[in-house]
Amino acid sequence: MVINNSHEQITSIPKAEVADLDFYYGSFHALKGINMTLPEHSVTALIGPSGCGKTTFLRCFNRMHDLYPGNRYEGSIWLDKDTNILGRKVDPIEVRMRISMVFQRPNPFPKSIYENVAYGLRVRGENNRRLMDEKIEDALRVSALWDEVKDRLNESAYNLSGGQQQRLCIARALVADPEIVLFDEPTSALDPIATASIEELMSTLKDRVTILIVTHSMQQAARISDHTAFMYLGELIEFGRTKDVFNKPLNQQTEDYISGRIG
Ligand SMILES: Nc1ncnc2c1ncn2[C@@H]1O[C@H](COP(=O)(O)OP(=O)(O)OP(=O)(O)O)[C@@H](O)[C@H]1O
Repeated sequence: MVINNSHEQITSIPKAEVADLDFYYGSFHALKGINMTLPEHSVTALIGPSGCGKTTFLRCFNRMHDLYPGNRYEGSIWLDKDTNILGRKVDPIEVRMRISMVFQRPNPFPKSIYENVAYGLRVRGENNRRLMDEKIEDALRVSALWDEVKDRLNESAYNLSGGQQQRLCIARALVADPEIVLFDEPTSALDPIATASIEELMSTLKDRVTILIVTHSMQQAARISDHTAFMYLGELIEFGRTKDVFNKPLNQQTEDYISGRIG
């Protein structure tokens, strides 16, 4: 297929560059020849119909697929132009320290609010209490949760509402200063008010990190993202500034998806 995905040049510095990426689940070819840059300090949304490969693509960025046998990557994802995070010599655990992830459903551990966030530091061998307190407060503030939990840090995380739990998971993902945070439909299990507060967070978070988010909601992509990538049947069909992709799509398939004709 000839793919015309060359919208006006994106001028931001690339945080990551995906080059000729293919991915296979056993013999199933799930991602096909993907080339894309992830602009630094911005929100990039991955959209496309169910099964097109959005989650598969997202999971390549923190080597989640390594956890299952039979999965295979080809091609590269360059971080800061110097490390191919798919390189055989690169330790996936190191990659996950630089690139963290927030999942569809809030998944706090059966621990206190404090210990949930502390986890991200403890796995890195940190146990200086003063430093941990500072970092945990900072992560909870950035995640817009501090005021709601500062007097109950030792309570179980399960006492929090769904939206608060998701903000706690965001704090856990942020506490160790990752460079990129991956979000896999982070609001799909939340009500509209909790969704709005997570969406609001995105615009402040991008000052600290680069964000890649899978969303089923085109409205959400339009509201929160700076750049949008449209995928279809394992291919990247179109990528550009969100306003360009939504207002003047270059491809018929993108236009059909955005206008609700496919999906
Ligand atoms: N573990 C797996 N083994 C084999 N095939 C898989 C596996 N996970 C996903 N797939 C297939 O890979 C393709 C892409 O799936 P993926 O979950 O990435 O799509 P998606 O765009 O995120 O879909 P959705 O929007 O429904 O979540 C689909 O055809 C899916 O059936």
